[in-house]
Amino acid sequence: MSHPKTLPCTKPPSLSFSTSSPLSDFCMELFFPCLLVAFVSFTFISLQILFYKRQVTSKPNLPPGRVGWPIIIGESLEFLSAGWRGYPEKFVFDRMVKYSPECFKTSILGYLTAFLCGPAGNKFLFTNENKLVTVWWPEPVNKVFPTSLQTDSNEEAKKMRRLLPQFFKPEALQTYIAIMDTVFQKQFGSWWEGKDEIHVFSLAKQHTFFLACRLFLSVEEPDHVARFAGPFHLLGAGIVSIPIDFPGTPFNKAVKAAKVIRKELMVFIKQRKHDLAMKKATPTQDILSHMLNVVDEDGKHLSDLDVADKILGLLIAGQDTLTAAMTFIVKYLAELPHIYDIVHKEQVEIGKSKAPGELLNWEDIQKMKQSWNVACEVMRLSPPLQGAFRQAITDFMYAGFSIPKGWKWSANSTHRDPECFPDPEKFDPTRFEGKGPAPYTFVPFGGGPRMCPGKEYARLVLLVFMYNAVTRFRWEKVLPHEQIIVNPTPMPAKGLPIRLIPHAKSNKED
Ligand code: HEM
Repeated sequence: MSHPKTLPCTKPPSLSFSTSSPLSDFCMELFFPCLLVAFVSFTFISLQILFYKRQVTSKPNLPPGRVGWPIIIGESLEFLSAGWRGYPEKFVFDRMVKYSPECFKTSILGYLTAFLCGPAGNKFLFTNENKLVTVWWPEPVNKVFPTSLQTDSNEEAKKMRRLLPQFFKPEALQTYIAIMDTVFQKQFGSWWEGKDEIHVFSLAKQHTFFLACRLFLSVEEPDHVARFAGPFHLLGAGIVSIPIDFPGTPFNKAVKAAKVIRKELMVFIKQRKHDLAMKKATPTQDILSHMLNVVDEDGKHLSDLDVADKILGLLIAGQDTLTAAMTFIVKYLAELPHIYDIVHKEQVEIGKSKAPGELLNWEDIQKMKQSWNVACEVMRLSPPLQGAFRQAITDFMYAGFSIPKGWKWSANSTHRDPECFPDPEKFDPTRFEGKGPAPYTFVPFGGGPRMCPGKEYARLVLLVFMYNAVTRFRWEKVLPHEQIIVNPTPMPAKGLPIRLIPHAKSNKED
């Protein structure tokens, strides 16, 4: 707005004796914005009070705990900062001690939330799927996947879940092992070998993404993969951001990136359909072919857009989780040489049983028991996800407390609980020997009917990765005290630089 004093003076001189001073002009200019701010603040506070009364004080017998103020922020800062400091479980444990070991209430990330703790809490939630609770995804997830808007992300996930076993069934997964081995051999050859130092986190991202492009889409050309990688990175960063759709925000970039990838995928899908019709591609060669071939319960094929979104969903779900698991396996093996030796011994034995050039197969994977125990112990101490979201679909009672419909839940409170895992800070893969941990205590992949459908795929990727890493190298951390940040997946603050110590050539054989 132009200030009157800057305009040419068209008024009679007498008006210059007006009673308004520059100060009062200034005050008048500020008056309306202030009034607006006051009005918005008043409305916001009133709505908060109303909401608080309706959701919190009017409900009897809620679990103990604090919802913070304003509720929309609640205890989000405490929750997030525990993760930024590398101890996300501290938020839960402090409140379990202060309020109740079974259940407490809070408000995080804009939602009233009840944490149901311990194995009993996990059991309750995992066994009451679609009865009392249902899977729930934060708002950005719904917005980034437009086909999800036709129903909602939950419906889409259910549809996906009905189809997934066909892509991840054992016969299909078994054929992926040799491909995984081939891909890792190439990657280790060019990304690890000949280097003194590498940054594990960024390489793990690339290992995971290149492998997924190969197994989901049969895309191998580095240039081609790179066309997806840029927008995919933006998508990953924005899907867990605050959903403000304004140019330049991470969320806005994610929505745009999803469109770019979807467009690229649609070109692929068209080409693949053509290749399948011309018998230039096979119906089982990768997940894309499987998806194009599959029919739903009404005998209908998935639409092209659905296929594109489902591939995108799988790429997203597997990317940061596998990257974190891979990175932390390398981290713990660097820190614990005696654990490294166990894995190395097991993998070298498997290597020795192979003919020169023979790729890994299903039988080899079955022999990698100790390595998998190590990977599990890594995921116990540094779970790639801190929990799984659920929403109450009806009011219900838990441990004598009432949980209102609509409240959210998310937690993983058992992994470092001494009652579930004695001496919980100790890295001890033998916990997974024999019968392993008690039910509902070890839950890195969630549980119940919505347990991660990519679990078996993830197991294969991690084991083939471990084989290729330890049979080639030993390593040490460049930064012995590197900080860990959990946001929302765990990552080393400086990307985990390590010094590589290649084994003598003969070491792979003996
Ligand atoms: C170490 C790697 C992984 C970990 C720790 C992990 C963990 C999880 C967790 C905790 C959930 C939520 C489960 C629940 O709600 O109870 C989940 C869901 C899911 N994961 Fe994974 N995941 C991993 C890798 C993968 C991979 C590689 C894929 C795909 C190839 C995948 C696909 C999915 C999908 C589609 C869902 C949603 C399922 C639904 O809502 O029904 N995950 N994962």
